[in-house]
Amino acid sequence: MASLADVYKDKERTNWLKAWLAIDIAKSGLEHLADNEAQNFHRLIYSHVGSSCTSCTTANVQHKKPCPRKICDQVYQKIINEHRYNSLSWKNTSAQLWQTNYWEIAKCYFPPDGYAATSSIRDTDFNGVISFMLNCKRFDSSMSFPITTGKPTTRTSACLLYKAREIGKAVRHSSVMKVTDVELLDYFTTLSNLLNDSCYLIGDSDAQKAVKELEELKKDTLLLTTAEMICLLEAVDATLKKRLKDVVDTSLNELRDNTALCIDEIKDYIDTWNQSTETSYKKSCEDKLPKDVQQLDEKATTLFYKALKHGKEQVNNIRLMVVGMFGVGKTSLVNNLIWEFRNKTHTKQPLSTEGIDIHRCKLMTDGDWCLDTELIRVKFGDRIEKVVSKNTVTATEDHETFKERIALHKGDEILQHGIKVAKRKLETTSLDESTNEITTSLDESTNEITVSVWDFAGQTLYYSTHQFFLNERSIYVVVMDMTRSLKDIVSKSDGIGIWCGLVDSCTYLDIFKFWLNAIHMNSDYQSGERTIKPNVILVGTRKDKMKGSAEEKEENMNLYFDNALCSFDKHSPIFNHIYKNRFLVNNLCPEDSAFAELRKEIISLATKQDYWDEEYPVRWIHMEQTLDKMRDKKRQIVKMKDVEKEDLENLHPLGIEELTLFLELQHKQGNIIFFNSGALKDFVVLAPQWIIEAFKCFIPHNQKIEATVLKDWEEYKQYAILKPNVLDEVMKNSPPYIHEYRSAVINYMEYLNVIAKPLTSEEGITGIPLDFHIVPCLLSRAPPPLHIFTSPPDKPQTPVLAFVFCGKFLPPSFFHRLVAVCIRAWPICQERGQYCLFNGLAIFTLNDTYTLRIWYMDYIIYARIVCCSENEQLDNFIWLFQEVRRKLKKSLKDFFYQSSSVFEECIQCPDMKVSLHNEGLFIVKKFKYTNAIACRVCNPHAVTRSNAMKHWFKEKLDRIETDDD
Ligand SMILES: Nc1nc2c(ncn2[C@@H]2O[C@H](COP(=O)(O)OP(=O)(O)OP(=O)(O)O)[C@@H](O)[C@H]2O)c(=O)[nH]1
Repeated sequence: MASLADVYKDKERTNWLKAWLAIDIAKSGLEHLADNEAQNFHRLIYSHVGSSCTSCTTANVQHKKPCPRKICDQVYQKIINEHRYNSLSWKNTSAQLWQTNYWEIAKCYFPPDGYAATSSIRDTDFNGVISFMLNCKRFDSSMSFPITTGKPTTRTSACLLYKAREIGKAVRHSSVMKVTDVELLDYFTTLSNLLNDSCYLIGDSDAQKAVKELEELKKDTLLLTTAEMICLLEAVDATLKKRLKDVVDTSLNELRDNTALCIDEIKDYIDTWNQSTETSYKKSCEDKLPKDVQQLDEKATTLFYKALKHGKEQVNNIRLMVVGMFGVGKTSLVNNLIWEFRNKTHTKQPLSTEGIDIHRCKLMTDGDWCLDTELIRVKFGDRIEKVVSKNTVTATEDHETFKERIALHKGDEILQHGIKVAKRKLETTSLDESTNEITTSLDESTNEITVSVWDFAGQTLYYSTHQFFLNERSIYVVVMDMTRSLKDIVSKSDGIGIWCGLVDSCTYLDIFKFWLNAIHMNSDYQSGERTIKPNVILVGTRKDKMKGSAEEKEENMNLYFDNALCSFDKHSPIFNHIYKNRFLVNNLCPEDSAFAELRKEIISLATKQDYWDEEYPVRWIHMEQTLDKMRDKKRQIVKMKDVEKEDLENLHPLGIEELTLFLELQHKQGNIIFFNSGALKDFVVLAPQWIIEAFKCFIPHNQKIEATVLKDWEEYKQYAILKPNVLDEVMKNSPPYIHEYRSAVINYMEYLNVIAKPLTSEEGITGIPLDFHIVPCLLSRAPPPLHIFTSPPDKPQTPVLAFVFCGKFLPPSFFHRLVAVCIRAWPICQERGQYCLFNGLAIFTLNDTYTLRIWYMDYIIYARIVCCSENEQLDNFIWLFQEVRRKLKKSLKDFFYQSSSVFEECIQCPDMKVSLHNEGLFIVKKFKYTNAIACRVCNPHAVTRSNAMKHWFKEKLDRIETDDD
């Protein structure tokens, strides 16, 4: 709210501003009467002339050109008949609009010109309105005094309408822009008297509201909203601008500057106010602002806050990830946790899990979990009911519109249920007998906690896709079979080669470490900014097969896990993830109390996580429900267009921007897969299994292959070359929900770097994508003696660049994905007509003489650039080395959804003749503080900063040396 007194310092100027406002107020008081009369007059005219004509122009009518339908001349005559002085304002009106807009007829009574563009009373100024009333005789019966524009004489006083028009003129055309106190008082009196006229206006609510406002303005108690103030000042400013065009007047100039300044100040004030309320609102939400949202850009967070303002709610969904080796008993454990599966009221596939099975569960009051599908009605009904009861939905809407929109959703059972419950609650203070049924069902789910149980397939074949779904918003149950020794080798039949890369034997301990490392790596705790809260529960199965008493079994289970954990480094951050309580179960005994205890611990652990109680916009409930409904119809992937259509069906559509944000957050939280880029933004993957299914199609198993394709199929199995006819075969053998989305499948696989099209390398056409793909995770050919590739003798070559992964953990899929990135970036090197792509090593052609070699072992990815021409000077291509390094580093970073780095960049001793795995590696960062570091592997010598960095890190080296100077 703002006061007029704040605008100008000069009292008479303030009076002038007040007079200006008084005129506006008076106009608003006359609007109802004038507008009504204009409508009545129009109706009357057309009730006499009958039909209509929109073809005659004002000029035609004015020059008495006969109307072809004999309409307009009659209307014209009627207008003239009602004019007090017969001097109509033809310039302002358009005869063609007379029939459709009554205000066009009213405009005939306005001043001679200046009103052609106005089309209603709202955009007509005081002078226009008052002239209409003065000139049109139809107002005679609305006023208690004779209407005359005559000046007052000794015998007659001036008519109030005339006096009011004179005030308007005096104020708007004042050359000094000042009004004395006496004049102002007189203005108030005249305008109030007019608005209080006993004939009609005294009983008109608009007129009386204006009288009240004039009184407040007079007493200086009228407060304007900032919007009103701006409106007033802008009108003043526009008038001043117009006036300044005609006369150069310094005092006017000054006044205009002052007005403009004042407008700016008010706008600034509004901005600051808005910002401060926004900031304080943001502050009030910040505590509960989901971390995923905090990481978004300014625009997205603002959108999120806006959505929150329409109502928010705490979302407490536990993602429970059950992981472990094939056949350890994960599915059996999940079955024992969920009521329906335990009690066999729901058929569950007894087969080995393929990909991931996800079960959405609801927490019952007794602590048990039951499938959410049966309670979905209650779940959403309850949540919407809460919102409707709190009135947050209706707050921003007019009640009638809200009702209409609800009616549109008659078929929405869940919404109608929620509204019905809400209505009853609103209508009755205490719930009577008839609501028992509802309250009972609501009671069952009073707790808002939901659990999504993810049962991961244990077969290593799937491991390279599982990583997409691991995130820190999960509680993990890592399951180990207590009858298998940690040292036992995992059987090859599990497709172990695919994940092991260069490692040819894999133990149960390796699998255990793989999962814990993967959990840690995908938890964004690497940067060490936040403390890790335990989120992993260790569970041992086959208790019944263990020897000894119950205590001994328990003791052995603890020993087993202690041994497994001891294989990590002493200071490994992995330990912080592990929950102190472990569980030993016999899955064949569903009534074992261990399952209830495990459920309890899972909930308790989840409630301690940072993401617990985070708040989300309530209007996202419906969208969440929409996705669930689509899932329930067994739809695994949907077109974005369909999601948008469904959104529009919702009571509170999110709109495309908010919908995209909603989907991006759902993706971050692992509930769906949605990439807001390229062709992929046209799809939403509702069931993560779909991606795994799509991936699985590319893994050769016992498919039946057409004889015509057999040769290429063999080439695919041996060299991972996926020709179009093999791709057709892969698609043909896939289920309908995969091959019907063929192009989406290919797009996703390319985006996730599972497949990549190689580039041409022939002279003149280098760098054009070929028409087939390579599937790096299928590369099984062992490289011939590794050192020949990594350290070719007598060739100019860069030192070896190494990306050493933290926690000594690198899933092989990372290397495969990096190979895919390189395949897209540079042509693959060929030797005797064969691609130089092996299991764990790949060579690319950078230009005529340089090749890039990348390979990996354990947790280190290596890269080296080699020149085939012996006399070449490496120095000429330093820029190329920088470019390659940046590309490799960026790609590896992009494989994680987290901000912090999970690897360290190192340089291997440049003097090392043959590159040795994990030997002579120097962390590049260390050269920032020292000029040389001793190499303890080669003959004792020092590796200088310059030698270590001049190839791969030239830019960094230059910066450090400049700083040193
Ligand atoms: N004796 C005994 N058998 C068990 C136990 N847990 C699981 N099994 C059996 O082990 C076999 C495999 O169990 P699943 O639950 O399918 O194993 P999984 O880990 O889900 O297997 P994948 O889904 O293929 O990774 C089944 O025949 C189970 O009955 C247990 O605690 N004791």
